Amino acid sequence: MEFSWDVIACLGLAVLVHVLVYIFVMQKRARSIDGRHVVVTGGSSGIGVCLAIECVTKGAHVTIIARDEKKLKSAVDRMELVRQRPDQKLQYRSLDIGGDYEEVARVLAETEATVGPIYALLNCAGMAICGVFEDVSVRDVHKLMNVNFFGSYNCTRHVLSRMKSAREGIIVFTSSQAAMFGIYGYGPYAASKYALRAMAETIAMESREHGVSVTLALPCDTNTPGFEEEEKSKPRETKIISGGGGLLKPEDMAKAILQDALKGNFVSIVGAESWLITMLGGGLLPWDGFFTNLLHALVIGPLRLFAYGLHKYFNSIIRKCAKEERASKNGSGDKVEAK
Ligand SMILES: NC(=O)C1=CN([C@@H]2O[C@H](COP(=O)(O)OP(=O)(O)OC[C@H]3O[C@@H](n4cnc5c(N)ncnc54)[C@H](OP(=O)(O)O)[C@@H]3O)[C@@H](O)[C@H]2O)C=CC1
Ligand SMILES: CCCCCCCCCCCCCCCC(=O)[C@@H](N)CO
Repeated sequence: MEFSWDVIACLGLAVLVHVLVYIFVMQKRARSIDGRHVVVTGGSSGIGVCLAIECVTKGAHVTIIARDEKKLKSAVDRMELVRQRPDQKLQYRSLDIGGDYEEVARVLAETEATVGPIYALLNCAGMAICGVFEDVSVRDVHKLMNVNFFGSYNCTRHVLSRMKSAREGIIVFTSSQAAMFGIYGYGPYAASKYALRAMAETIAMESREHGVSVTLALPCDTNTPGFEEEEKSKPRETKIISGGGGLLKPEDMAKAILQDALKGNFVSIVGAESWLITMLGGGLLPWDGFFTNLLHALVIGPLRLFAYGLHKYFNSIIRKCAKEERASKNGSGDKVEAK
């Protein structure tokens, strides 16, 4: 058979036209939250407060939930600055979402009585405690699971059945890039974020038929008060590996999360590094868009080879840190060369 550049050019052109049509015409329409009740857990700080502010600018009635009243009050003050209408209800509730389910349900029901049924639940409250497996206390592991997993579970448990019977609703789970592959120093934290990913995938499959969409946010390191706090106890290995994913601004991550949630996209990520890690780690994620999936199919083979190199690189970081640790214990303090 003769090799024909014409055929290749035609095929190339056809693919290009399809991609352009997809980008400009077939984009999903974002739903409106104007006048709807949106609840943002963890809405007093970091990504959560940015999410709350975004929702206010879109005309929603916004309830933020966290524990510390002082932080909640100042977050509502920031939300007031972007208020769109005098009748928009902006309020906070102080609540430990990882505590007793009955209490969480009671507070959410009470906000619904005053503001209206919850149209969107943005689960953003969470925390990180880092350290190699045996260095994280049993108590801290329970704390991580309570806030990160049970917190989102409790709130979702309260809203989901009503959303399903209303045949509308939006639920966001804030997981992490650390739920895409195991990373040194993130053990129990990652377990809590993998749990969220598992729950989000399941609920998405169960709820689509009932008009409820689920979005799984997978941020990499994001510059927030929570991030500053976790940096204090983070092993050096974790800092270096995690740092390879870049550092996002909370405003950018929040904008992306809300946009994906309103469009009903399952995955919400920002940045090329996160895209790469999610491609590799999320083989069976219900990723939206035929062309995203086609692209995934085309690049996954070569990427797997890249991942092999990536793990070699991660291991070299860990080896180097261990060597330096040993050297400083030996009292020399100097960096040792490999023998
Ligand atoms: N920043 C990052 O690098 C990344 C963050 N994430 C995730 O994104 C989410 C937001 O993170 P970030 O903005 O950095 O976090 P911040 O620490 O800045 O904010 C966390 C928020 O959650 C609230 N919160 C914590 N525990 C509870 C609780 N038990 N009940 C109710 N509210 C609670 C906090 O308020 P209060 O303490 O007063 O209760 C605060 O409002 C988290 O789930 C985090 O795990 C994921 C990947 C990377
Ligand atoms: C050329 C491409 C190179 C790609 C390198 C990829 C490096 C791995 C990125 C892993 C990022 C994990 C972030 C977890 C953040 C998180 O959850 C914590 N901040 C806790 O809050």
